[in-house]
Parts: sequence; C-alpha cells; structure tokens
Amino acid sequence: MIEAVDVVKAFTVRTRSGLLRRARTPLRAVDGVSFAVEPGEFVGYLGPNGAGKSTTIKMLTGILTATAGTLRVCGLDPSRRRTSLARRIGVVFGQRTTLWWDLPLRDSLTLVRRLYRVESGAHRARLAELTALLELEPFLDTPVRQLSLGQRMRGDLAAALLHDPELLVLDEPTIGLDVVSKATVRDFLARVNAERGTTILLTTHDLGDIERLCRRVMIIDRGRLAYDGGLDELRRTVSADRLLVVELASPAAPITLDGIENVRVEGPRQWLRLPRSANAAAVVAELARGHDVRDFSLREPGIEDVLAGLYRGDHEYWCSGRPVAP
Ligand SMILES: Nc1ncnc2c1ncn2[C@@H]1O[C@H](COP(=O)(O)OP(=O)(O)OP(=O)(O)O)[C@@H](O)[C@H]1O
Repeated sequence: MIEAVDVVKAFTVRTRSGLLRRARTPLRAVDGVSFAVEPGEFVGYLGPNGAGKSTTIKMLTGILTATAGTLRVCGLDPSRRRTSLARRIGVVFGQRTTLWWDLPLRDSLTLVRRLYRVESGAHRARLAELTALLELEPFLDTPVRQLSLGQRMRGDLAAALLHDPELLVLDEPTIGLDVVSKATVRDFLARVNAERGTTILLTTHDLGDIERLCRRVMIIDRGRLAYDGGLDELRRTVSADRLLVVELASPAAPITLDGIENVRVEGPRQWLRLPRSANAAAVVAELARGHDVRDFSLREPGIEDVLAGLYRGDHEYWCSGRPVAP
C-alpha cells in the first residue's frame, strides 16, 4: 500500500546571521526514511515535535515532492499522480478542516461527492452508513463554522471516507477532543480498519490513540526512523526491565548487587535496574541487610516511559533488545 525507500525531504531555512544578513541553512526534515505498509495494516507514525511526521505525510499525499528516494502509494508516485491518488486515499489533518466553512455539513459532503465523482446511489448508501457510525444526524444541517471541534472532526472523517478510499492518512485526528469524542473517533477508526479493511496511517501525540489502535508503530526522530515494529514488542522489550528506586538514610556509595545495574545515584536516592528474572522482594531484603533503606518504589515502565526515553534519545536506557538504532 505504501512503499518508501530512502526518502529525503530537504528544506532551506533562512536564519539571521548578522544585523542585516540572512544565511540559508539546509535542513533535512526527512533524512533517508524507508518503510513499507501492507494493505489492512493500522500503523502509528510517532515522534517528537519537529521530527518529520507531517513532512512525510505531505509527501505521501503528494502535497510535497521528495528531494530524493522513491515513494509509491497505492502503486502511484504521489507527487506526479496527485489527482489519481486523491481518488484512492483519504486524508484528515486534525488542525485544519477540508470542509466548506459557510456551508451546512450535508452540502459540504455533497461537494466532496462531486469532487471525487462518486455515483449518487453509492454516495447515498455510504453517507447513510457514515452518518449512523459517526452520529452526524443532529448536525448535518449546521454550517461547518458552527460545529464543535469534535463534531467537525467527525464531519472531516466522513468527508475523507465518502469515496471509500483504500488508505486513510490521519494527522493528529484527536487533537483537542474531549475524552468522549476521542473514544467515538477511536472506535470508528478501529471499525473502519477491521470491517472495511481500510489501511490506516495515524500520526498522533496521544498515547491513548496508540494503545487503542496501533499494533505497529514507526517512530521518527530528527528525520530518521528510530523504531519500526510491534507495539507489543516495544512494550515487552521495555517491560523486560523494571526500575527499583531506593531511598537511603543518607548519601552513600553506589550500591552494587550481582546482575543488577546501578543506573543513577542522586544524594540518598539510587536507581537500580532489575531484569525481569530478578525477584524484587529478595533484592529489597538483601538491600535492607546492608543499607539503611528508608523507602523504595518499583517502577514498571509503560509505553509513556518508552516514548519519552526514545524521544530524549536515551533509548538504550530502557530498550535492551530490538531495533531502535537507526
Ligand atoms: N516548509 C518548510 N520550510 C522549512 N522547514 C520546514 C518546512 N516544513 C517543515 N519544516 C521543518 O522540518 C522539520 C520537520 O517538521 P514536521 O512538520 O514534519 O514535524 P512533525 O514531526 O510533524 O512535528 P509536530 O509533531 O510538531 O507536528 C521541522 O524542523 C520544521 O521546522
């Protein structure tokens, strides 16, 4: 469905280098990214701010042309076959609407039908289905500018799916939504993927979106792919190690125990990395025999820790196993 090989997007950024001078600095927003997405997959495309996610999505949808590398979406070169591609993919940018601001949602959706040349019988059936699934009925006749963010997002999703695309590309579709609206959007996306087999590529900063929807995640950092694999695999690799935080009565030399790495000492507090095989209770008991332990806590790293670690660049701290190196 998507094939990217060594894709690069370079921009030239103007920076001030003196009172009046401006220097032109090259910037590789996407720096040699390769991946493939198969039909029917639901893939999360994650990364910190400025990592290159939106730039990748703009290249995939033909808005931007890659500086180097090859890109195929539904078998087409996106920048050369943008119009043909538009009939086969749906795109939603959470921060912007593709609907007509002054028109009622219903009229906006009719215009979308004309743009994509959807036959009217198919359109009616599809609109009825999407209206029911996204609960659009109460506000179908409301002008788009009067819709709440959650309602508008549901309208945008309907517009992106009216022509029944093979691939749906979403850039932060749940941004700014309340918990109920988020749940509606997530349930809807899960159904579209499971029941219609629509391939979905999702960019988000929302960990709930990732946990609920994505079996596979790709993580981009400073333009390079830092991880591409299963979410479960990432979580398993990470949860292989737990962190024991020990609070001693006073600052002491780093504690050394067989098979346990001391990762940090800060005054009376020390951080010990416990392999999954270690018995935490036995370790605490042994510690208490040799040290004046005032308090301790055991931290199970979650997906939030993994991503924070990856984004900070200290992935080797959590991940001992899989891919992570670019
Ligand atoms: N048109 C442009 N001209 C110059 N630089 C750009 C342009 N578009 C993006 N960039 C730069 O490319 C880098 C990647 O930006 P991009 O928008 O792809 O990041 P992102 O991962 O989507 O971030 P966010 O999570 O904040 O949306 C950033 O450093 C950004 O400033």
